[in-house]
Amino acid sequence: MVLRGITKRFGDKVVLEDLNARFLKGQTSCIMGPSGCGKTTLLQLLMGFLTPDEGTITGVPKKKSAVFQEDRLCEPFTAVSNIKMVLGRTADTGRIRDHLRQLGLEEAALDKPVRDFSGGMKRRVSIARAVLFGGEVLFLDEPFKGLDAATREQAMDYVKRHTKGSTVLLITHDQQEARKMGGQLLAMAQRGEP
Ligand SMILES: Nc1ncnc2c1ncn2[C@@H]1O[C@H](COP(=O)(O)OP(=O)(O)OP(=O)(O)O)[C@@H](O)[C@H]1O
Repeated sequence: MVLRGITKRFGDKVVLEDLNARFLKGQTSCIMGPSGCGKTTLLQLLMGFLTPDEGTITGVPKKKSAVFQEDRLCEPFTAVSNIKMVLGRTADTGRIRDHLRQLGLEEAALDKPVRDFSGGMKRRVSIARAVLFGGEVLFLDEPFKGLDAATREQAMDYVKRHTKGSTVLLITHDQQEARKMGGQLLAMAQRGEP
């Protein structure tokens, strides 16, 4: 995926200016930078939810998976049902349950509505949903935020294990997380900073 000369404004506010970047196919790229520098905006441009004011974006695969900053789950539905909403009704229930267990969710929780889940449990359902959807590219916007240290390790291992050979873009504020996920690093600065 290649971005050339990307400028994005919201009204008078210029968020990205003449940004050039290349994300290598089949590799993980970590995007870091201060709050408000435009990381989520960059992901939304790549996902096609926003259009640039100037510049071009090429090479974005059609089939995309994403973990957004919000979980975007249907609260009255179970974890398994939430994932089936994306994969289709005929998706392999056993495989979905297995993935949720790999993320440390208890068997007994899987058939409860996600409104009864903790924030960390919801996070893991949205991570499993994105991984199971199996996009050619996986966009992850601070997916491990709010997880305790052990669960975070488990979730990072899970993502690494299931995305070998896929293109992954991860936004994170955590250096350790970026080191563990590996790949290339895109360090973004606030506009006006070097
Ligand atoms: N739809 C929008 N309309 C107006 N301004 C917006 C919109 N989306 C983002 N912005 C502004 O653009 C700037 C960049 O936002 P963005 O969410 O991309 O930053 P970020 O680097 O992802 O921040 P964080 O690390 O806090 O998530 C912010 O000042 C934000 O207020």
